[in-house]
Amino acid sequence: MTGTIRLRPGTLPPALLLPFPHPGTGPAQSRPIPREGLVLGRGEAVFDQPFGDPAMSPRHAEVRFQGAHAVVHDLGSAAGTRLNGVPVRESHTLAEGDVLRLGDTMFVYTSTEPPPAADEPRSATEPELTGATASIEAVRRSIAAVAPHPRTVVVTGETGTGKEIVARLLHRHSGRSGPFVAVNCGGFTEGLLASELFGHVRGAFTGAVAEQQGLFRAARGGTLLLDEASDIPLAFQPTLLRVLETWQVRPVGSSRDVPVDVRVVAASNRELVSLVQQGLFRADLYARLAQWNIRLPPLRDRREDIPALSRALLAQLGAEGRALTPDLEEALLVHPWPLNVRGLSNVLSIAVIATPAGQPLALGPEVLAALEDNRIERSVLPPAAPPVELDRARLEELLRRFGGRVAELARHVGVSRPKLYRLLWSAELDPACFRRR
Ligand SMILES: Nc1ncnc2c1ncn2[C@@H]1O[C@H](COP(=O)(O)OP(=O)(O)OP(=O)(O)O)[C@@H](O)[C@H]1O
Repeated sequence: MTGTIRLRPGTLPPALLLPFPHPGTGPAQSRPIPREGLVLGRGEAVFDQPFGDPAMSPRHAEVRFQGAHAVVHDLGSAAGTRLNGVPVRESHTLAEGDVLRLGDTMFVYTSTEPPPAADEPRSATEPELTGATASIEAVRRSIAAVAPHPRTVVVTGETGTGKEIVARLLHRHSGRSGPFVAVNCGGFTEGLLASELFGHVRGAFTGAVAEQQGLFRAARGGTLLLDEASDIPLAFQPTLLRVLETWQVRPVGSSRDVPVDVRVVAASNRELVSLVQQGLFRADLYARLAQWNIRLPPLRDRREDIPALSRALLAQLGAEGRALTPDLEEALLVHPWPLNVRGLSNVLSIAVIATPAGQPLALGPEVLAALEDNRIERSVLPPAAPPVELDRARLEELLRRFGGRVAELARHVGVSRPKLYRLLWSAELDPACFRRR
């Protein structure tokens, strides 16, 4: 079953418990956690539907507040209560994004607003941004706001967070009739990138046996995605800046400029603004590219989207509606996902291959190995977010500006929501006091 439980607004940071939805269950529900606590168990009427989990004890565990913190307490259940994959002895404080397992039912403890009641209609042919957390909703709103405007957009986020999907959605909602063209800027020398983007005339260099129009012209009337924009060679950046200012390209070996009408989106795993600070990316090009910024949150900061993403990815893998064992659900929910949604997709595809047809997808040795592989990669990934200076005065100013909306503020400053909550608590600032009525 699905459901969310929220705190009464205005008292403490809002909190949700989100059970892992199973195929065929209804939309998510929400209700406040009362101050006096909430008992979760097979015999408790927490949502419209009962939990329907025989592994849950009638009164399994309780969540209640001690000061500013929610605390989970096992009520002597038969199967035990687990927090982030580890059994809870007596009681334990809950933190943002924590995963609780009561019997075979999973919950995510989070502070985002409840997801909308129903999923948006999906396109059969185009990739969609699956997810209902406030951070993904804000990304959708951001796409809808900027898509029709001829603005250059920078999309940042760790690898596999969906930057290319965002670029495709920007194109789809732009009303532009030309094509969507993507180029990975990594690994090109200055000269090769010029020829790739602007084209070349016949004989421009050894091997240029025929004229090439280049990707700017290929994307005419449409959208050009400059992927891995952080890898654009520094020496080439002034040339690209000139093109973005004049909307004219000069093919390599030609003396004539050709006008182009293209919407440019730049995507990067690394925060371009921090590269500018380190002198690794030109400030003038960054300013020209970042007429609008979209930041994608890492998957581990929106664990409550993992169930919906798993269902969407399974459908893409031809395993629509396939059930998961509780052990696999728990493993997917607690994993740190350094490769984000791409990593989740890989692990699910291994589970589909490794599990015999007709059985729920299980946490077998192949899946465990795939999860382990995913964990190791994290250490070799480039850092994503720049360090930020957030003292009390700055936090207060930002809370006022964002009307107490923590998810939006976190995105703006480029820190995770849990980290922002910790900063707010240590600065003794309550976002609820800044919400506009
Ligand atoms: N929110 C999402 N909903 C559904 N699928 C997603 C989502 N985010 C990512 N994916 C899937 O994960 C994979 C990686 O996504 P995408 O290529 O857009 O990531 P990226 O951020 O551009 O990665 P990279 O930086 O490595 O190029 C794709 O198969 C994509 O369909």
